[in-house]
Amino acid sequence: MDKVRIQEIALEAGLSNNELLDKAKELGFEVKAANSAISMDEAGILVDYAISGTLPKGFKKPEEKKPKIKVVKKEEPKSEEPSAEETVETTEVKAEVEKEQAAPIEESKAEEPAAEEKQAPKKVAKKRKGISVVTPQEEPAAQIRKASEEEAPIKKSLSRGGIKIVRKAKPEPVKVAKKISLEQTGSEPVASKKKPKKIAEARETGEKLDIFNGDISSDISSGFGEEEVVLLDFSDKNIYEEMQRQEQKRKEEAKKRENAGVMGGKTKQAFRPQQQRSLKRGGKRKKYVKEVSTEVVTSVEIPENVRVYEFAEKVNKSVGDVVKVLFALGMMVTKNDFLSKDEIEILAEEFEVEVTTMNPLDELDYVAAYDAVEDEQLEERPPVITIMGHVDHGKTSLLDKIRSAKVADKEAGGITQHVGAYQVEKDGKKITFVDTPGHEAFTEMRSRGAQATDIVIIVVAADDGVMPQTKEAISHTKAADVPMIIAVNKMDKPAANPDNVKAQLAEMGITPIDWGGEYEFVPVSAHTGMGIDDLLETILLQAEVMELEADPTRKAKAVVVESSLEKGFGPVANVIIKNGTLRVGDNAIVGKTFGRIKAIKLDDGTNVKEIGPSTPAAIVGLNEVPGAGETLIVTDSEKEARELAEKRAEYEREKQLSKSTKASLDDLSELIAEGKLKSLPVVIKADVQGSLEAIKGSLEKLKNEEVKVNIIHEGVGGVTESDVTLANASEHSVILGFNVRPTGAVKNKAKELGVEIKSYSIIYDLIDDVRALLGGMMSPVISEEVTGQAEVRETFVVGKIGTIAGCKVSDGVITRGSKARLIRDGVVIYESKISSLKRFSEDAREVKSGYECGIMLENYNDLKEGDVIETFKDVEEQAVL
Ligand SMILES: Nc1nc2c(ncn2[C@@H]2O[C@H](COP(=O)(O)OP(=O)(O)OP(=O)(O)O)[C@@H](O)[C@H]2O)c(=O)[nH]1
Repeated sequence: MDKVRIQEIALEAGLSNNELLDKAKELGFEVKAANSAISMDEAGILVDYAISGTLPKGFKKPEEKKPKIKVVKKEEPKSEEPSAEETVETTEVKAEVEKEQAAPIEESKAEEPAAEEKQAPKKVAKKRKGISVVTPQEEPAAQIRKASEEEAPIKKSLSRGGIKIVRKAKPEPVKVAKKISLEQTGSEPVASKKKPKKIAEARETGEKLDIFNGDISSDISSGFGEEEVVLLDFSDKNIYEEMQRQEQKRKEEAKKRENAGVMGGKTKQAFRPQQQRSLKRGGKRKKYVKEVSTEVVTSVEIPENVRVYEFAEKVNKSVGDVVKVLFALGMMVTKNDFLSKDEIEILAEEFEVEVTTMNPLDELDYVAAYDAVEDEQLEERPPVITIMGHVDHGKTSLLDKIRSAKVADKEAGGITQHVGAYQVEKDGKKITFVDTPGHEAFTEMRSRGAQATDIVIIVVAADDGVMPQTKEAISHTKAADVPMIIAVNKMDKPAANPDNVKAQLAEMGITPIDWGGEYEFVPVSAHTGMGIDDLLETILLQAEVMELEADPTRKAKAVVVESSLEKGFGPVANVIIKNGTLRVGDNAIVGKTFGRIKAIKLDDGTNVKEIGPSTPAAIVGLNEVPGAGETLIVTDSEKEARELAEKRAEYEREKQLSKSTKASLDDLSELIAEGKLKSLPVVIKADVQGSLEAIKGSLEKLKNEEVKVNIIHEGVGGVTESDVTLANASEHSVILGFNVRPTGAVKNKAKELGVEIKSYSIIYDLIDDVRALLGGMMSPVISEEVTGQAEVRETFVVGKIGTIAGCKVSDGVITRGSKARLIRDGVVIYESKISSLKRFSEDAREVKSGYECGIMLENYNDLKEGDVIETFKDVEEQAVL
């Protein structure tokens, strides 16, 4: 994988295979045909030579072929001191070495060789198994190094101590940008998920990465000061194919232009014999060339979501030009892909065009259009209240008390699962209550609730005080910039301590009015009804201050707080009117759905013909179940609503499509990582939209770098046969049902296909189960356990065998074959394993603490008195999320 074929280099460098082959032969590289492979270093030198005719200083074209390099080891000339100062400059490790490095010893201890070399410079390195060493005199590449060294600036960098192994990044199937760290030898992660630094930087700066046109040869051969070198991984099939396509296209365009005499014929042809031939052959070809306007565009106005080809047209460039620029930065796009903001910025800079973006959604933003029209007949409207607070602090009970209806009793686990909205009257004035549940799984819903809300009631149980979700609720309220009233509940309880609640909240900056702050604290009891009137009065007072108004003469604008699919009714949306009046027969749009309002049902079950501002109601007539939190606007006609909804749906679909087809190279490498990453495909079915959103939100958060939930389908309603079929199509997937249960036929099908349907009535149970499932799928965490330590008392060098360390086991047990590290002065200098363990002259399987023994370390002989040999083993533990 460290090698690259001539044809691949030719493609990248934009040269012909033969041309490059000739150059490679001139340089004495071992190549026969276009598919011959050379090393990345050689590739760098070759491209440089082929393009600019330059060679790295000191490089001499060899007269005869030299043997293949295994390892190039170069020592600081004349620095004979056998001390740690001795410097070994560069080691080029080839495939065999890499293979060897796959062994635990070398892989886990990237820095080890350096330390080892410091201690036992030349001899040890030469003895290392599997690495053959070629001295500088025997090896041309080494000559390059030597000659380079003579160059003052390079010499400076070279003469720094330490060994620097140039190791190619380990082969990664699709990862394109290889990162070769010259400094941190071998410490490269096996499958680095990090974005290649240079590409990431280039993205940020908009700087184009010049892969081969730049002086890459010098980067590789002498750029020891460089942190890393980023190269294209030609081994990736997709990229290779993409490059081939682009190259093919480029060639065709070039040919067309040449045929039409657009390009400077002779020089070009003389320079590129291949093209000359194709020109001869191409005699019959059409002389037609697409007229390319030469007009230079300096400023354009484009939609925010523009496709590659649209952008190209706007800036008067070819699609290929646009693709190329992004490709060079590691972003792979096709002509139909949408460009991101960053990409547009990069392109604008590259093409020196001033780009102004406009949002096409502006045209589709029906809410903004509604808001742009001024209200003319403003009237006071009821406040919309959301109750939030910690679990079990009494939200539902309070709302029940206010409405004098019991809801909490009916719910599974006593937990409120849905978002409901109701209206009550106090002193002839109406107040609308949105009931939002109080657990973090509903955070999303809660924040949506806050958006539709004028005032938030934070319920705090007087006997329990401020709890985590109280704080969360406060944060959400603050973020939404909504005023809040604190209801100190459960005042009937003997343990009630309202002052404690006040103190705790005051600490958070929520100071009660009677303590000189600005927050109303109302002591209440949902059980006895104590303080409820006060609470309602406080709400009305606050509303008055806020001067909440709406224009009932306008067409309606409403917020969807919950939606569901109901038997006999179809999609039902629970809405609260924000402005205007909603009437039966109105046409409306809600996000991507639309419809004609067939019925309006109030919270007490009555059907009405129309409802005004702040009124909650269930509406029937939409074509699909709208999303919770979306805004409904009444349109002039059904056609208008339909067209708008369809356009919005199409827009979103395209964006989604673009998202799924478009992948930058970085994304690709991440995708690979995610390919390794095990994911749990799930189908989620829930009774109402609100719960679905909450489950989705929570499941999406349940991931780490390794495991994630992949929602393959989601929907409101029961589990269907088609859900089962879908789940069956994805390996290891499950169907998660919330408040839905499979019916007979579905159950049978699931049984037949072996698809698991898990039903829940409490969201937390569902989430906990998934968390457990994911935990089981995660690779075990491998940690280390030290098994023993032995001190080296003396050493014996035994002929060809090597050095035996006479040790005393100071701790634990030393076992033959176990992993071991050599510690000198507290520093780990080598990692290997116990290759031989003897008690007196006998082989021993293990030696316990307090006993003496002879130890040999595999591939390591520079053992010294006072060293400590530590043995260890890897322990696997099941990871938890
Ligand atoms: N003594 C007393 N108990 C109360 C009061 N308010 C609520 N409770 C009890 O506290 C428990 C939780 O009340 P809920 O109304 O379900 O609390 P919640 O905040 O809606 O709970 P979730 O919906 O689970 O978030 C129930 O057992 C109630 O009976 C009160 O004022 N006094």
